[in-house]
Amino acid sequence: MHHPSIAAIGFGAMARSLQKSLEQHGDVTLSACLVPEAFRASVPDTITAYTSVEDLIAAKPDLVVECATHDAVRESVPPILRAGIDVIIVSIGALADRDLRETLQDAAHSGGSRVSVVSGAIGGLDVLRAGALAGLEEVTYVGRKPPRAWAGTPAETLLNLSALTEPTEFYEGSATQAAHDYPKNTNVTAAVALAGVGFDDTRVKLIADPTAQTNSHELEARGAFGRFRIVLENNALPENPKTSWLAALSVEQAVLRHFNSMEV
Ligand SMILES: NC(=O)C1=CN([C@@H]2O[C@H](COP(=O)(O)OP(=O)(O)OC[C@H]3O[C@@H](n4cnc5c(N)ncnc54)[C@H](OP(=O)(O)O)[C@@H]3O)[C@@H](O)[C@H]2O)C=CC1
Ligand SMILES: O=C([O-])CC(=O)C(=O)O
Repeated sequence: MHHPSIAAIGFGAMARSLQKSLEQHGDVTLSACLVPEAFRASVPDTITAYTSVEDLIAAKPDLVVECATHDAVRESVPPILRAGIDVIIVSIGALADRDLRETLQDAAHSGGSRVSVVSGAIGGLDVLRAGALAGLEEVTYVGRKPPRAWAGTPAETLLNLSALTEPTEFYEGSATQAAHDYPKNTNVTAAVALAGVGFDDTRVKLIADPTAQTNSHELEARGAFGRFRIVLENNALPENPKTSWLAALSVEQAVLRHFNSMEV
C-alpha cells in the first residue's frame, strides 16, 4: 500500500506538533515543508525544507497542510491547488477576503484538486452548518486567553497586558474586522463565520484574562433549529501560547481522514 507523504507550509509550533504526532501514529509521514529562507536552518534534517513553492510542487506531496500565516494562504496555496495537489488550510482567517475565496475555488477547479479548512481549535461547526440551512438569527463567539497570548497584537496598545488584574474585554465587532486585526488569534472565528452566518454577521468578543489557564472559546447560536452553546477550554501548545493543542490535533485528524476511504 502507498504510504502517504505530506508537506506543511510553515514549520512552527503547529507543524512541529503535527509531525511528531503523525510519526507516532505511523500511517502518514510529514516529510517536507515550505518555509521562508531565514527559517530553513531551524528545520530538522529529517524534513526536506523548500523555500520556493515550485520546488515543493515538483516534489509531488500527496497532500499539503498550510500551517503558516494568512499571507502564505494568499501566496502559496493557489499554485499548489492549480498543480493538482489537495490543500488543508489552518490560517482560515485569510478567507475573510472574498476575492481570495474565489481565487482558491478557481485554482482547485482548474487543478482538479480540493481545498478544505479544519475545525481547528473550535467545535460545533457541524451544528452551525446544519442550523444555517433553516436560518440562523444570531451567532456569537467569545475568545478568552491569558494576556501573554495577546502579545504582539493590537490588544497591546489598548491594554497594559502585563499589569492586568481582572478579565478585560478589548474587542467587540465583526469576524471580518477580527480576522484583519488579530490574524493569529481569530482563525476560529473565521471557521465559525464560514459555517454559519458569514464574516460580517458573526459577532466576536475578545478577552484578555489573567486568571485563565486555557485558551477558551465560547460559541452561541440561535435560529429556527433552536439554541446551541458550547465552551471549549483548550490547553495551549508549549511552543506557542496563542495556539491551542486541539488545533494541531484537528489538523492531524483531517489528514488521517483525508487518506481514509471510509469517512466515519
Ligand atoms: N484554525 C485554527 O483553529 C487555528 C489556526 N492557527 C493558525 O495556524 C497557523 C500556524 O500556527 P502556529 O504553528 O502556532 O504558528 P507559528 O508562528 O508557531 O508558526 C508559523 C510558521 O510559519 C512560518 N511562515 C511565515 N510566513 C510564511 C510563509 N509565507 N510561508 C511559509 N512559512 C511561513 C513562520 O516563520 P517565521 O517565524 O520565520 O515568520 C513560522 O515558523 C497560524 O496562522 C495560526 O494563526 C492557530 C491556532 C488555531
Ligand atoms: O488556537 C486557538 O486557541 C485559536 C487561535 O489561535 C486562532 O483561532 O487563531
